[in-house]
Amino acid sequence: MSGGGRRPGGGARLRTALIALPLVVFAVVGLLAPLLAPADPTVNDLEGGLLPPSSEHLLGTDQLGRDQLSRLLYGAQISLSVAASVLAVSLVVGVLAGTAAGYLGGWVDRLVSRAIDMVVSLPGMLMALAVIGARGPGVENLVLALSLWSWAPYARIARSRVAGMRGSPHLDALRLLGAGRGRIIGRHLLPPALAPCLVYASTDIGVLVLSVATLSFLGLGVPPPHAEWGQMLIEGRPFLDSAWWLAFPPGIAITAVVFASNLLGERLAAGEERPAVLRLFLPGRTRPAPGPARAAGTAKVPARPGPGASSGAEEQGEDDGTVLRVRDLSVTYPADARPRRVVSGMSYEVRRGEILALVGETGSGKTTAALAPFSLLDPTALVAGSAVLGSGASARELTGLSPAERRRIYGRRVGVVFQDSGAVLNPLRTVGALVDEAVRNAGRGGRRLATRRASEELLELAGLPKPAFVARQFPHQLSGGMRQRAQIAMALAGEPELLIADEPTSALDVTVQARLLSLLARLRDELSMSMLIVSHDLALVTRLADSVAVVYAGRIVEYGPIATVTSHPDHPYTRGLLDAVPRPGTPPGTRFRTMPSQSGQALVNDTGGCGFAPRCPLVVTDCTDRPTELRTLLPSVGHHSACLRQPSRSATETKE
Ligand SMILES: Nc1ncnc2c1ncn2[C@@H]1O[C@H](COP(=O)(O)OP(=O)(O)OP(=O)(O)O)[C@@H](O)[C@H]1O
Repeated sequence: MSGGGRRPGGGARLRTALIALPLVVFAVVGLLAPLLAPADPTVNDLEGGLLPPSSEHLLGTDQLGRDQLSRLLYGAQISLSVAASVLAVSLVVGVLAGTAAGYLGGWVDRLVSRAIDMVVSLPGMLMALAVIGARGPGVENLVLALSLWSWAPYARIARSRVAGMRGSPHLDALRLLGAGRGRIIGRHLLPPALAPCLVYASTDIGVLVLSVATLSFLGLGVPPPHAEWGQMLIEGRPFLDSAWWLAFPPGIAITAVVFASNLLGERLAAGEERPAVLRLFLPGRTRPAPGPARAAGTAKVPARPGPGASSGAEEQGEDDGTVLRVRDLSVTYPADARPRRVVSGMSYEVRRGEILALVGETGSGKTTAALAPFSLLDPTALVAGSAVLGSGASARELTGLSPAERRRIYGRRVGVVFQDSGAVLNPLRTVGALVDEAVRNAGRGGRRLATRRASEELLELAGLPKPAFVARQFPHQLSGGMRQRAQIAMALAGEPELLIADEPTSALDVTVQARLLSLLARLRDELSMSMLIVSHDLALVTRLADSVAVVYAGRIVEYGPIATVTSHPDHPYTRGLLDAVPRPGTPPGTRFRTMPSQSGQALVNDTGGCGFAPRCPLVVTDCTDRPTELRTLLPSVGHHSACLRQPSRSATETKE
């Protein structure tokens, strides 16, 4: 496990506390003003007017004989409570509007952004003057006038924070865990949006105290006889030479609060105390009773008819053991010149208890092919084809489902594990809170303790030692391997039939990789779970997968049982992948070969020829002229290849 996160040391905390001291002191004395003030700040005593500071009146009296210390204390109450009310309104309105705009996009975003632009382009004080001019002075109108312009910066900060997170893997993972919009916004977007807003608020409080004082100074704020610092300043101005104790104390109070707020804001913005601020917005609570753990079972992978082939059971709507059946999947991204087709006519299927690996070089389209059926691509992607989850009575076509229908399926029937666990796990929540949420999304949540017990069982199932301890850790406090296990625990919460793992081990070192592969194999065996693994490493998936689909430039070029494909590779691209990496049994001194030219990022070759032809050592004219389709090499095991040359023909039972 990696070391804990950086926490501010005692010295840094002390400096922050000292900086915030004037704010805290005035907030406390303002709250306690009725107890601390020696006199009523509004009661006149004309005989005792303009008395200098003495033991009876520590800050003297004003021209109406009112005790200045009492007025200063009540003034703190009024100034800070007006500023706090404006802050509260601005934070709530700004953060909600900004978060909704950032997450929902489209017309909501345009509307909120125009409103923000309009408000920030107008001078705030003029707007406040206009509102108070129309409605008259008073505390409520002051709060309204100041809130009308001070919400906009919060909305802008929240919007940009949330818009930056909208496409992040941890939101994709949550959607696949069945989390609804409300939960995603409330639990995962509001806290990170709120944190920078709070930092901004620490500076803003000084601005607001100054604005309240300015408006009162102009006679437009808190009306007399209330004691307010700006009001005290204007009343003391004519006596600056003769009675300094009238204007100086409120002036010093305003200056101290404004300085403290600015310095505190700078300090928080520099990140000195950020974790402490964020910790205010951590974990969550409750709901319905937990379900039983899935019964363990032993997986058996049935023989496959092959990609694109239709089983009789499928046609008759019977359960033929297929967990995911994808047919003729194509994905196109719009582009300026012409649309980019990145996946073309792919068909694959995953049987109960089977692990199918989609393997290919970077950019070949394997992730797109795995995530497209689950609507996890960029919203601009145009997806065609069919993807059916389950078979028989439980079969559901995934394309065209509404978000609500998708949530019902994804939280429970499909789990997902992404490569970058650092990006997937919300850094603001403990591992336990994240798994709790997955348990609740899966409909297995109960009272808080019961949910946490279910989460700890899942963490243990995912091979994490001391699950209760791990549950209290934040993602950054775990090693990469432990984070992947935590992701797996979350994915298992819904006892899914199918686990999708996108490069689950690529960011890990080899020993951790090996342990995770054993974990996945154990889960497949114990839970009869099917898996769709995306990887660029054919040698690695050989240790885990039952079947493999080799993907090149958006098409499957070879498909079949992993043992057959790796022992008798047919397609020159598969051979190239195997020749490029060491495999068990490779004799010492063997030279590994690399494939010439660029990786398989080429777009789908729409002319119908083989996309690998420009790099292929066996290329003939037909390869670029004739359409390449998967042909069956070994029907008994379902070995298919798209190579026209079929170099392994002599070694296999060939059938076209
Ligand atoms: N939002 C997008 N807009 C346009 N093209 C995209 C988009 N997302 C992916 N692509 C393109 O689709 C192709 C396939 O990408 P994909 O991520 O599926 O590849 P991959 O084989 O999984 O690679 P990697 O292992 O690097 O993730 C790539 O050429 C990529 O540039």
